[in-house]
Amino acid sequence: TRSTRPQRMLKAVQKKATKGDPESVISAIDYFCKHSEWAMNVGDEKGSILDSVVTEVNPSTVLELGTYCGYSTVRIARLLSPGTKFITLEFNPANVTIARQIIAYAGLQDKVTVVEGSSGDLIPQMKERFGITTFDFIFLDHWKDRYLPDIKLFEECGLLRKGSVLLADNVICPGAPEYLEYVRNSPRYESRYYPAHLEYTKVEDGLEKSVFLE
Ligand SMILES: O=C(NCCNC(=O)c1cc(-c2ccc(F)cc2)cc(O)c1O)c1cc(O)ncn1
Ligand SMILES: [Mg+2]
Repeated sequence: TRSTRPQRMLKAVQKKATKGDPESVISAIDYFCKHSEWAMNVGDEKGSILDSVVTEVNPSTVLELGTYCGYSTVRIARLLSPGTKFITLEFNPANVTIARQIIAYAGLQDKVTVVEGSSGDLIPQMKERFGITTFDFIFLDHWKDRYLPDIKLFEECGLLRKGSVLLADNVICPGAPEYLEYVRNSPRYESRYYPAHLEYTKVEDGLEKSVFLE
């Protein structure tokens, strides 16, 4: 049967990238998406903004929602200090399999734990299952209609501390209007919009960075 796009992406990484070299894995995926098949990775333009926020925060605990094929997982993991706890959640088991192979090809398998399941089920388990008290940095890139319920879940589960940074992809395209309204109007967050474009296109999109205040 016909291969899937994530499988073809993995093949492109194995063909073009250098094992153990995260930069070459990132470049191979961007090349694949620009010249072969579009895919919903955060991409190079928004990826550079992600890099700068991760570097600025220099987090000790990181959570990513929506691993997909592991592109942003590799972008984040390559910047983390040794000993950082990094967890990424993915709903789709086929994507988990591909992401683990792409992350391992980059040599970053010891820096991140890929967990299969839905964010709504897994977020309340973070403390007991992974020994997390609070997250310093959270990257939201999963189902856009889960952004708002999940940020409320973070608050309810006591997973945010003063200064926790949340960075949300796709707040314009496909869009997360209820999430934007919430973080921009809540007195508990300081929010800033980073304009960019939908990965590998000229369509308007951007990232919203929100800092938890108490
Ligand atoms: O995480 C799950 N899906 C990917 C979420 N991400 C996206 O949907 C996404 C979509 C787009 C996008 C933009 C324009 C367009 F025309 C088509 C797609 C871009 C992005 O940058 C994304 O991040 C998921 C799956 C599932 O079955 N159950 C639970 N979660
Ligand atoms: Mg995205």
